[in-house]
Parts: sequence; structure tokens; C-alpha cells
Amino acid sequence: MVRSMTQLVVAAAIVNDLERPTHLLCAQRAYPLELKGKWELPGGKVEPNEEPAVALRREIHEELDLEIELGPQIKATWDQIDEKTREAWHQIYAEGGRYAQQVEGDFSANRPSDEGDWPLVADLRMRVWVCQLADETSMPQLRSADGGHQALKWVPWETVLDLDWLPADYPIIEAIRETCKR
Ligand SMILES: Nc1nc2c([nH]c(=O)n2[C@H]2C[C@H](O)[C@@H](COP(=O)(O)OP(=O)(O)OP(=O)(O)O)O2)c(=O)[nH]1
Repeated sequence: MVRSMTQLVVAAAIVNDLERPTHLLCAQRAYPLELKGKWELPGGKVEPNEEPAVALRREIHEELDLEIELGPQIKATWDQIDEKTREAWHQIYAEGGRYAQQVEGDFSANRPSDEGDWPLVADLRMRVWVCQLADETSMPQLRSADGGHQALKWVPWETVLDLDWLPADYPIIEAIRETCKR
């Protein structure tokens, strides 16, 4: 198992109801410029010595001012970044930029992980849980302190894959949808 060299990202697939999920909360990135406009799952990088689940609650609190209940983890169904995803990242970073080096990096470092993490660009992997809002009456909205996103929306399973997701997210969103529609 090789994973010590990679940075762990945690993300929440927030659904309207863990028992009967019909909609997924999708977030649109505002930065960096290369990723602006792409959709993703809210979350972010785990800090050194931080528990992944704690990091996820922290990120969701910082970004959306929400408390979440964690449901099942969506484990990776594939373990290597594929050619299509790599191509897509290359296009995004064609002009260079803050993360360009990650895309040029050694993808083979992103090996299968016993924890079920999904491979992203070169030195990132992502752990994903299906979640729901702890208080179902709360309305997700962007905090002014969350400079990272420009929009949020609840999207039904039927159209969720029509969004312009970050390239590595397509198989992840598919797996979330399959799990939730079961
Ligand atoms: N949050 C999130 N990040 C994703 C997804 N898919 C994907 O490729 N990523 C990538 C984009 C970024 O390169 C990285 C997450 O970094 P981030 O910028 O959100 O992390 P952060 O909030 O801790 O912010 P920073 O301190 O690094 O600026 O993972 C996703 O669905 N959600």
C-alpha cells in the first residue's frame, strides 16, 4: 500500500435525506482561476494529525456554516486515475498555474488505498461520505468567508452528471448516485 506521499482531501456528498436521498448538494468553485466554474463536493484538505471525519465537519462548517451527520463512506471502485481524467486535467491546466505541477507529477504515486480513497490529480486522494444536514430545516448557503465557492445547488440524480464537474469527480458522482438510488 502506497499512500503516505499523498495529501488526503475529504468531501461530503450531502443528500436531502439519508433514508430517501433524491437530491445532492453541489458546490461550484470560485478559485483558483483554472477551476473556477467547475462543480465539486464541498470539503477540503485534511490538516496534519487531524482525523478525516473531524476535518470534514470543520470544512463544512467553515464553508457552509452547517453541521452534518455522516452516513456511509463511498469507497473507490477504481484505484488509478484514468486516461480521460488525466487528459481533462491537462486541458484545465494547459496555461500553467498554481497546480500545474501536480498534473505533471507522477500519477503512479496514487495507488490503491485500503481506506477506499479516490485518486485525484497526482498527489491528492479523496475520501467521500454520504451525509445529511444535522438540522434538516437549515438552508445551505455560502458564507461570505467561503471565498472558495460561487454557487450551491440541490440537484436531482437524473441531472447530476450534466454539471461540469472537476474531472476526477465523474466516477465518484456515479458511485454516489448508484449507492443512493439502490
Ligand atoms: N473539495 C473538493 N476538492 C476536490 C474535489 N474533486 C477534486 O478533484 N478536488 C481537488 C480540488 C483541489 O485541488 C483539492 C481540494 O483542495 P481545496 O482547495 O478544496 O482544499 P482546501 O479547502 O483545504 O483549500 P486550500 O487551503 O488548499 O486553499 O482537491 C471535490 O469533489 N471536492
